[in-house]
Amino acid sequence: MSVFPIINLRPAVTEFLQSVFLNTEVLAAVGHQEAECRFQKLLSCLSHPPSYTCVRASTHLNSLKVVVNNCLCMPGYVVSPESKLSVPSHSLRAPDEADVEVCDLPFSCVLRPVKQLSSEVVVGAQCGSAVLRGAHVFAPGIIASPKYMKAGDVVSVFSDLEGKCTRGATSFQGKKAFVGNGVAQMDRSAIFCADEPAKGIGVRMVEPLYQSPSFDGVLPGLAFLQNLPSVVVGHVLGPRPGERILDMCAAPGGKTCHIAALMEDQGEVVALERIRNKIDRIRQNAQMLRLRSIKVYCFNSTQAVSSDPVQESEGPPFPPESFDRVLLDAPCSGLGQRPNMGSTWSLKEIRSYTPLQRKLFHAAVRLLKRGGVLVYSTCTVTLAENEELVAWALNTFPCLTLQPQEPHIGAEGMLGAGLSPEQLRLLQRFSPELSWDQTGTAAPLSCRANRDTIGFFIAKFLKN
Ligand SMILES: C[S@@+](CC[C@H](N)C(=O)[O-])C[C@H]1O[C@@H](n2cnc3c(N)ncnc32)[C@H](O)[C@@H]1O
Repeated sequence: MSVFPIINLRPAVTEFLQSVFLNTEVLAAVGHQEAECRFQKLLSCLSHPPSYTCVRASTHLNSLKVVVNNCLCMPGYVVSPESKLSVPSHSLRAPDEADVEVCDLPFSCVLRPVKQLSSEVVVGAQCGSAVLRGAHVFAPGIIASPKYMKAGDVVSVFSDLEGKCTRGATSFQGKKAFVGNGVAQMDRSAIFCADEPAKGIGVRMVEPLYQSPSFDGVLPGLAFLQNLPSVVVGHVLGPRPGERILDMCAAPGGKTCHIAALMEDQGEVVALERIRNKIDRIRQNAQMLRLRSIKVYCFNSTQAVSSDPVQESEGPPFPPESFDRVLLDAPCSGLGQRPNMGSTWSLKEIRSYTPLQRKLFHAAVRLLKRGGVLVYSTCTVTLAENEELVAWALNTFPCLTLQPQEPHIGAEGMLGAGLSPEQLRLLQRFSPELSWDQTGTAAPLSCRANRDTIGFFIAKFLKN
């Protein structure tokens, strides 16, 4: 059900995305009306959160049964019998095929009726999207509040969709979306008139419009909050115990930890991340999940290939052909992320990722051993960062061939990059717009949870 207006993007970005979704190959295949309909659905579904919350069971520490039972007993969350039933069908197999390795418990993100109040706090679109994912409002996200707001006041929170509200305003009549009610934790003066910028929770959400289960700090060591396509990436990479794996863009380390867990913590997972203050998060996650095979380095992965082909060192740069498998979960324009009520990014910023992705890809291919597997993934929906990158890679590196993916629960690749039907079938694109607004569908919950995801893309290559 649509509650919010479509995602608010700059006109040039909307036009660009429209040209992607209505490209000549798509038009020839499905016609103008269907292509336009899919594009409009994309814009709608991006501003809404997925209806299901996915957690990955930490089966290297506990049996799946223990994890599932603990999850189902989480206080405050009622998991319907239907969800319980969906666990086996929603599961993926371990490399040895003996047991279920990971399960996704589709905790629903429930839309509920919440009455709007006369006291309004306005927050930025990014902050509004975080509230829809279960966060409180942090003080820096507040743009406007009632003139006499005091700590303890009950207020309605609105997201400023176009970034037009003036900081410090006492009211706002522009385009805004209601995201729920909360209790102010500080006076207005502490937010806008203090010497130091305000920190901490500004509004504690008590009645969010979407109630989503919070797994932050809950069930550590048992369940790891990770969206479904990201869980699929680890399995598609298919790491085995004893291998040496490179995760080129690792923070916050969700996929790094999954890879190490799939390897039963035997072997080596090298995690590189360019931004220093994100490194601790990878280490914390590895520690929480008791994974010792992960080695974390702050490093620019475009420079991760050593110019000295024989020099062996523990950390980067590495000699060519150092790794059995490489994951390139690339920095991207992030246009598949949900919920996203609005973005002020320019078209130039959106387009700036492709050159970086190609540079990283060059390094990935060089660092991979012959016979090794390279998985490329993004959380965006553009052709340039997905199917066109694949077409470029196949032209640039004749040693690479596309491989089938297991599991393959998303759609195939999108038309428009000149790839053949066989090549498109080997790609995996999670396209929530294809099933958006199919309310009242009779499909089992596990199928709906598989489709109602963020927008995501996965390609798997073998280096011959
Ligand atoms: C999509 S996120 C990775 C998410 C991560 N794989 C996970 O599952 O938790 C991309 C990451 O790549 C990092 N990054 C961007 N450019 C990089 C580079 N040149 N070298 C290494 N890391 C880079 C970003 O800082 C960001 O943390």
